[in-house]
Amino acid sequence: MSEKSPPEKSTNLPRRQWLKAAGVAAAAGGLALGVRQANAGAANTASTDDGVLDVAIIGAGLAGLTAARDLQLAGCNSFVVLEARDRVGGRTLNYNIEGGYVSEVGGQWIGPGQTAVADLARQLEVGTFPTYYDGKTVILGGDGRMEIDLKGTFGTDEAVSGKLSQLSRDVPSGAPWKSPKVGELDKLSVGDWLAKQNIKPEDRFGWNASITLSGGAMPAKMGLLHFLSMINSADRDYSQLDSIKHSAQETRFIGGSQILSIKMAKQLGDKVRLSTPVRAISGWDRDVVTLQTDHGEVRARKVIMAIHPALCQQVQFNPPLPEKRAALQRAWPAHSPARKTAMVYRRPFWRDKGLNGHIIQASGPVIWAFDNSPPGGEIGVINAFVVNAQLPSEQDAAKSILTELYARAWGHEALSPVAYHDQDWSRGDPWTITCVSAIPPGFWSAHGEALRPPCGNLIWSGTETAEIWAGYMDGAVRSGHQASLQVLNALRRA
Ligand SMILES: Cc1cc2nc3c(=O)[nH]c(=O)nc-3n(C[C@H](O)[C@H](O)[C@H](O)COP(=O)(O)OP(=O)(O)OC[C@H]3O[C@@H](n4cnc5c(N)ncnc54)[C@H](O)[C@@H]3O)c2cc1C
Repeated sequence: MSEKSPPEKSTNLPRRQWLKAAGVAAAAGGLALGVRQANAGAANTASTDDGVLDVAIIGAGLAGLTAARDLQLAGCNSFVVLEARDRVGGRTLNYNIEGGYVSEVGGQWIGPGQTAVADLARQLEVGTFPTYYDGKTVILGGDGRMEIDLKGTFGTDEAVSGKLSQLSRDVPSGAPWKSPKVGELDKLSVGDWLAKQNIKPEDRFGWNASITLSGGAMPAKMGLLHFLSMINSADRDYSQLDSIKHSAQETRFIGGSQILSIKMAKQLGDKVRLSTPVRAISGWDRDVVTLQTDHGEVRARKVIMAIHPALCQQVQFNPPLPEKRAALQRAWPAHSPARKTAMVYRRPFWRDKGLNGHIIQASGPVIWAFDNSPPGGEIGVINAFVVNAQLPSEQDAAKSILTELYARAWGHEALSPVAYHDQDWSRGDPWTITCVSAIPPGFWSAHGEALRPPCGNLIWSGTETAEIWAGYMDGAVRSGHQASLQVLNALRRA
C-alpha cells in the first residue's frame, strides 16, 4: 500500500492477450480458478500507452479489494484502488488489544450459505472459529434479571419466524421489487406486520433486538419486502439469519475480519492508494473517465464504484447521473451508523458461572452484548451493540455505565476491565454512512430497477448490489467478483 500516487505506467505490453485469456476464464464461470491458468500465459502488465488505466476501483473495502484481486489474478495490472481512508477494510475494523489479540468493531460474523467470503478466507489462509454461546444468556429489564439458555438463538417465536420464512419464498433476494407480491408487501414495515401477529408484550423486545441487529433498524423503520429479501438470502429460513447456531452469527475469523482486506491489500501492493478520496467523476459517458481525487487526476476506461450507494451522493458527477440512478442514491437511507463497544477482561470469568457472556437488555443502552473473546478464551472480551442516544459519547462515562450493567449481569468482576474501545461509526470520518442498510417500505418498488445497471463506464459494486447476502461481508465479496467479471467482459469487447 502507498499513500502517494505513483504515476500511471505507460507500457506497450499485449493487453489483448490477458483480456482474451481472462474472458475465457470468466466464460468458464470460475474466475478465481481459471485466472491462475490465464495468468501463466498472459503478460503481467496491461497496456496504458495513453496514460489511461483500464480500471479504477473506488473503495478498498471487501468489495473493491476482491474486484482488484480478481483483476490481478486475471493478469490485468492496469488498475488502481482509490481509498478515502488511511486504512483498508471499510466497514470491517479490528480493535488491536495488547498481547496480539483482536476484537472486531465492525462486521465480524459469517454463517451457512456465505460461501463467497468463506472461500476468500480459505484462499487467503485465514482460519475461522465458532462464536461462543455455551451457557445462559442474561436478560435485563428494569431492575429485573433473568438467566435463560437460548441455545444459540435469540428466542424469537418459532411460529412467527416460520411465517416470515414462508413469506420470504416469494421475495427474490437480489431483486425484491420483482416479487409477485410487491404491491402488498412493500406497503408495510416489519413493525406493521409484527403488530398483527399477537406477539406477547414480553416477547416484543426480543423481536426488536433480533430485527435491529439483523437489519440495522427497528421493525417500524424496516420495509417488510426488504426484510423478506434478507430472509430469502438465508436459505428462506429466518433462523439462519437471526441466530448464532447454524446461522449468520455462527463463525468468526481468526485475526479478525479486517485481516481479509489487509491480506488482499498486501498482495496488491502499491495499487492501493490510501487517503485518496474520489471527489468528482467526469466523462463517465465517454471512452475515458476522469476521476478527481485529493491527490490529482486518475483516468480509466472503466470505473468500479465499490462504495455505499448513499456515499455515491458525495461524489460529483459530470454529466449528472441519469435521474433514476440519482434518485436511488438520494433516497437511500443514510441514518446514523451503529456503535459497537469492546470491554476487555483478564479472563472470560462469566464462563466459570455457566454464563455465555451474552446480555439482552429490554430497554437501555445495550441492544446485545456478547462474548467476543479470542478462540482459546485466553482473555475475556465483551462486545456490545449499543443505542447511541442512551449511552454518553464521552468514553469514560460510557465505560462506567457499561461495567455497572455488566456487573449486574455477571458479578463484581465485571467492574475491573483492563481496556475499553468504543467505535461509534457516525463519528471519526464521513466514510461510513450506514452499517447495514435498513431499507424502508416503498423503497424497492420505487428505486430497485436502478440498483445495478451500469451508467456508461461506471459499474456499481459494494455489498448493497449483491444478488444474495446484500449488506453482509459475503455480499461485498460477491459484488467484487461480479464487478470484475463485468469489467473484464466489457474490456474484452472494447
Ligand atoms: C458495526 C457493523 C457490524 C456489522 N456486522 C456484520 C457481520 O457481523 N457480518 C457481516 O457479514 N456483515 C456485517 N456488517 C456489514 C459488513 O461489514 C459490510 O457489508 C461490508 O464490510 C461492506 O463491504 P463493502 O466493500 O461493500 O463496503 P465498505 O466496507 O463500506 O467499503 C467501501 C470503502 O469505500 C471507501 N470510500 C467511500 N467513499 C469513497 C470515495 N468517494 N473515494 C474513495 N473511497 C471511498 C470507504 O472508506 C470504504 O473503505 C457490519 C457492519 C458494521 C459497520
